[in-house]
Amino acid sequence: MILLIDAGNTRIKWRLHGTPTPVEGACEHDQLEALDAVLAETPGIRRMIGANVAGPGVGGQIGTLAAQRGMTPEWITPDAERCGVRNLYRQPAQLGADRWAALIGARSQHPHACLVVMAGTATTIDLLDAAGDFLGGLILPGVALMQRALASNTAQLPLASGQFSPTPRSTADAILSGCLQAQAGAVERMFRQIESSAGACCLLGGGAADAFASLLSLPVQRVDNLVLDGLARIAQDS
Ligand SMILES: Nc1ncnc2c1ncn2[C@@H]1O[C@H](COP(=O)(O)OP(=O)(O)OP(=O)(O)O)[C@@H](O)[C@H]1O
Ligand SMILES: CC(C)(CO)[C@@H](O)C(=O)NCCC(=O)O
Ligand SMILES: [K+]
Repeated sequence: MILLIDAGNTRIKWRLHGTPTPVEGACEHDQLEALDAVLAETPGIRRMIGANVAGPGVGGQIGTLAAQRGMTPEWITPDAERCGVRNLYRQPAQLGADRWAALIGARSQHPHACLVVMAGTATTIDLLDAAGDFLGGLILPGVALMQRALASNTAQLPLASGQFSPTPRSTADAILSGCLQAQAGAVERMFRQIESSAGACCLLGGGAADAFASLLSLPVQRVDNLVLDGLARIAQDS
């Protein structure tokens, strides 16, 4: 059994890989006892493989929990090529480990061109061509971060919960609709670069995905957690 870990900027997600029924969970950075409980209750874990973009503090805390059970987490680092994906970032190691794992997860379930979108704390929109080349991608503030940026840098814009509208007629609706349209617009614009490729589709995941999925006019496949899928694929080969 392998414990796969996606340590993001807001939450840590995990999945036990190799169990008859999948076990998944998530916690905030300051609630790592939930992950510790998984380690305590699952004696059959022989490896821990993770993607950490939350910094060395979080990585170190998970390492400490692992060490108490005699384990060391293996944190993946993006390389130039792995599991059929070629990383065309100018400095391959600069790419976020979560993006790299998600691209590998995407490639292993969709052998055509695809746009890999993860809508979390940040939103990333990554281009994968039919040959498995990661051509490049975008980093945007996530939906919640966009809303917070407006609230904290203006006098008249509150942090309020609006509704999406194509023609917003209140401040709260205008803010939320603006943030969702920005995300959807960026996705649609990036998709144009691969839309003529056979079988091209957008794989969309992350906590904010459902907030703008319905705005997208392109072939979309909702995915649960491509980062964890990719980590499972990486574990097979290493
Ligand atoms: N019910 C909801 N409606 C709309 N958006 C939501 C909802 N719940 C979460 N979100 C959005 O999801 C984002 C968090 O997504 P997710 O849970 O995938 O990421 P995360 O795990 O917090 O991110 P990271 O992987 O970067 O730590 C928030 O920034 C917020 O925009
Ligand atoms: C963009 C995020 C924050 C998304 O989680 C993460 O992948 C990250 O910190 N990336 C490093 C920078 C980069 O991917 O170019
Ligand atoms: K940062």
